[in-house]
Amino acid sequence: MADTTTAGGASAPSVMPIIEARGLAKDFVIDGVPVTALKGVDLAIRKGEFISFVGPSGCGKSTLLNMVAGLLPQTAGEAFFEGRPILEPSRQVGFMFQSPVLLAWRTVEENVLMPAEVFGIDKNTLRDRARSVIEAVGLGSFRQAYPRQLSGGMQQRVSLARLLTYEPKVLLMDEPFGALDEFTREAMNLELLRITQAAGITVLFVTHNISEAVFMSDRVVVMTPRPGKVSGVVYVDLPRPREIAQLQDPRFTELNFTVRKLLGQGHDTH
Ligand SMILES: Nc1ncnc2c1ncn2[C@@H]1O[C@H](COP(=O)(O)OP(=O)(O)OP(=O)(O)O)[C@@H](O)[C@H]1O
Repeated sequence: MADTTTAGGASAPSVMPIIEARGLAKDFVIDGVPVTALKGVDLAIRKGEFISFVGPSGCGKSTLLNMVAGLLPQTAGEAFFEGRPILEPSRQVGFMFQSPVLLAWRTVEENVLMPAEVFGIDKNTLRDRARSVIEAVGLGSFRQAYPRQLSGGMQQRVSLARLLTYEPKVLLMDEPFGALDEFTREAMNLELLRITQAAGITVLFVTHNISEAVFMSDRVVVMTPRPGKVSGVVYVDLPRPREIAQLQDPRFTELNFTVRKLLGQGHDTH
């Protein structure tokens, strides 16, 4: 079997990484007791890469994403976007949560245009782009619908359209389709790949699902139980564009097993 794993940090690419973490760490204080959520994470992610993070519950995946989003200050180390320290949220780094977070009293189009108000952009300059993105995520005929008239999967499409309208370079996705049924989730994943690969968007994707991580990614970062560290990185050498038929590829099964083994090793050591 080809060597697909590296221990420790995700190795540095030759060009400047779009996202980089150096010794990133986070301690919380819970009931007066310090808890180390994340410890010494090193990462270097290239533009256009699709990276998944898998690890046991509580290993700090969301914490890591929140720090990269500029939503949470780190305790030690540093995170960089295009070589500059990340100090606050930026329009270029979009964050997608597990639940859609839509305003019930606004239409799909108005929800998609809502961040314009926050960014101080004239909505009318974005309306055409918003409409074409809404079309691209398959909601062309629901532009004037309200969230309550949409299914969970459709609401997540609205969230995705809302992010894509502002042309982010990086998407941070924390189990974005975790609440959806398997069939819808698979369709959403394929659509996400199609859209982000075509636009060259870099994706950092948190999931609990090993085969989803392998199917989507260029690299799967496996984390140890808390305090979360990188226990290994699996390189996914399946050709792109990814297709459902690849789920039957023996190489796909092999890579799933490699990730599973790394996860198991993490458990053994703690
Ligand atoms: N705001 C917070 N205040 C205090 N502790 C926190 C906070 N956010 C996270 N933690 C703690 O940090 C650790 C990591 O949490 P985090 O949500 O990042 O893990 P996770 O890997 O995303 O978990 P899951 O897979 O269950 O979503 C946990 O022990 C959690 O209790």
